[in-house]
Amino acid sequence: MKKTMKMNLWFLKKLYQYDKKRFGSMAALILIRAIKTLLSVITIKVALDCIVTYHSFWYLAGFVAAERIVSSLLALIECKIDWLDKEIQNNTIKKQLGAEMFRQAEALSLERLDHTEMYDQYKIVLEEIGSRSGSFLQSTENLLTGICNIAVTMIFVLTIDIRFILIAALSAVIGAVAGNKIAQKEVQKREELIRHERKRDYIKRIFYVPEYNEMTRLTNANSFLLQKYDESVSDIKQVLRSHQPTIAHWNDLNILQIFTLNFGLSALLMARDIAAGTVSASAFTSVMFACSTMSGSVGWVSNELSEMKKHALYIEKLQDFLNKTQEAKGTVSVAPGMHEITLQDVHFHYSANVAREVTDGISLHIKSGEKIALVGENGAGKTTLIKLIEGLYRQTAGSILIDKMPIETFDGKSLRGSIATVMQKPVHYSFTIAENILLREVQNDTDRRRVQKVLEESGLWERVSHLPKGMDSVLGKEFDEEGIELSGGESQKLAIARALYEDAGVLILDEPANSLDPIAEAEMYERMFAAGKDRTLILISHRLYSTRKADRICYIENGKIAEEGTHEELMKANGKYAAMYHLQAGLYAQE
Ligand SMILES: Nc1ncnc2c1ncn2[C@@H]1O[C@H](COP(=O)(O)OP(=O)(O)OP(=O)(O)O)[C@@H](O)[C@H]1O
Repeated sequence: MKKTMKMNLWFLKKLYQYDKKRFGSMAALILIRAIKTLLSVITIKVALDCIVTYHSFWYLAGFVAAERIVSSLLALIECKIDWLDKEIQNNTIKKQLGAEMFRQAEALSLERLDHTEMYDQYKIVLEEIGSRSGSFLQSTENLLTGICNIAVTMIFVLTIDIRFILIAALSAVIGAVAGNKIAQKEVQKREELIRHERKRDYIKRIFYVPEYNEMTRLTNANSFLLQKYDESVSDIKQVLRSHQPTIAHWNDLNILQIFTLNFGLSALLMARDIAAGTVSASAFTSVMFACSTMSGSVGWVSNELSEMKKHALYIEKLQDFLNKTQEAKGTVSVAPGMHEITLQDVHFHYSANVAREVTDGISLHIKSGEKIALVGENGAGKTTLIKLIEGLYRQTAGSILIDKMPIETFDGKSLRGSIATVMQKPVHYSFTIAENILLREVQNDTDRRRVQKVLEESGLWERVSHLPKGMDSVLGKEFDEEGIELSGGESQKLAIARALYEDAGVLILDEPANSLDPIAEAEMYERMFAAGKDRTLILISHRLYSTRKADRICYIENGKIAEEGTHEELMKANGKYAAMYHLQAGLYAQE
């Protein structure tokens, strides 16, 4: 209970900082509803008193008219706050909370997000808490409204008979116990469901994401996927079956006790008093009405208490997520221009596989403006080395220096801004081509000229300039009927254009020719070496013919640099590089 309170108060404080006005609205709504409840109970009593004691018609009419005017005014204000202000304020809060969560997610290392448990937490936090801020505030509002209604009706009943207060209090305690049990079960259920739901949603996604869509048809994977979908749905049903009956039983018990205790017992006591002539008909009716209002409020409060407990468990996850220690952040900005990169005995293993050193003591000095190629077999650790240089992962031992300064001292944003990367599998957004390059909206003609320039350099301008909407064409058909689909090679060229636009001092190309035909590949390397003229260039490629031009080539094997030198030196050494080169040359010759 203490923990629930602590979590809920922590969240309330956080939301209060996001938008104080929402709390003003809440207070106004609670007050209006309490006044309305009090008015309705008093009106019944006054009306019945008038009938019984034969007060004048005008007295009653005046009272009812005044009550109706006040109630109508209150209802109008309530409506405006409830249906307009609240929605807007909830959205402000949601936006701010979402922004804080995204900032935190961004600040956490990729390494931490690589774990399934962390993914589950991340999903709960992003999906649930985002929408939960609204429902949490609603629960708080309902809870406080319920408590105020109970207080108001209690004060009214107290003026007539104290016994009903005791009955209501007993009912509230039982309601709180039931609510607590329901909340515990609900949260347990949710936690067990999350993994199965994630799997089900993943399979659903496979059915509609275009890249998968084509592959599943081609490989006839539909029945296999449907089987997996059925499995996850069965798992979900299994979890529901194991928790739902207990939840339903506690719920039934709660409803039953509210009606028998709070309403039934009070009615019995009142009936006895009427028979004994110790209570008036008007007191009976108004107390019964007050008790019924109180019953409703007790039910409401116990429901909301259980909701608050559920909220608290999610809030705990959010707090845990937001409190996760962020990577120690550097503050130094990387200077503009080309950079030298030094790796000193760099070791690294992914935490998912501690036993395997993916980078096993690599030392390498890349001079400012040098063009270097990393080659080697699949899984040798080339991409991982790049990720370390980009600061996406932290080396487990050794050091990485950029311009002689440890990588950790640099501000992450500035570091990534000075290294432009074309990834092995480029990812684009369903926005326009220009926006995909600028990563913001086009603002003026200078933007357009710069976009055109990098599209020309990457070799995609020819295609883009012939599109009806040119660089304003949207990628994909998800949001635009006329959206365009890029081929694999075109998609890679777009990624290259984006990297060139960044104008960073270091350009990293991780197999940029993956989807290009041989002619396009040769052209692309020409362009890249030209574009990289004023940049430090790191190139990963399996096609050794293309990387011959590099100033230096490192042959990586099992996380170590096995051979290093120019193409000519390595060929002369006649080692593994030379063997691989001859093998590829032979294959090309055969073709
Ligand atoms: N996020 C990750 N978590 C755990 N292991 C990983 C992760 N990413 C890569 N690995 C493993 O690290 C090893 C090196 O992968 P890396 O992608 O660096 O190789 P590579 O030399 O670039 O291979 P390729 O030429 O096939 O692209 C592989 O065995 C891979 O399975």
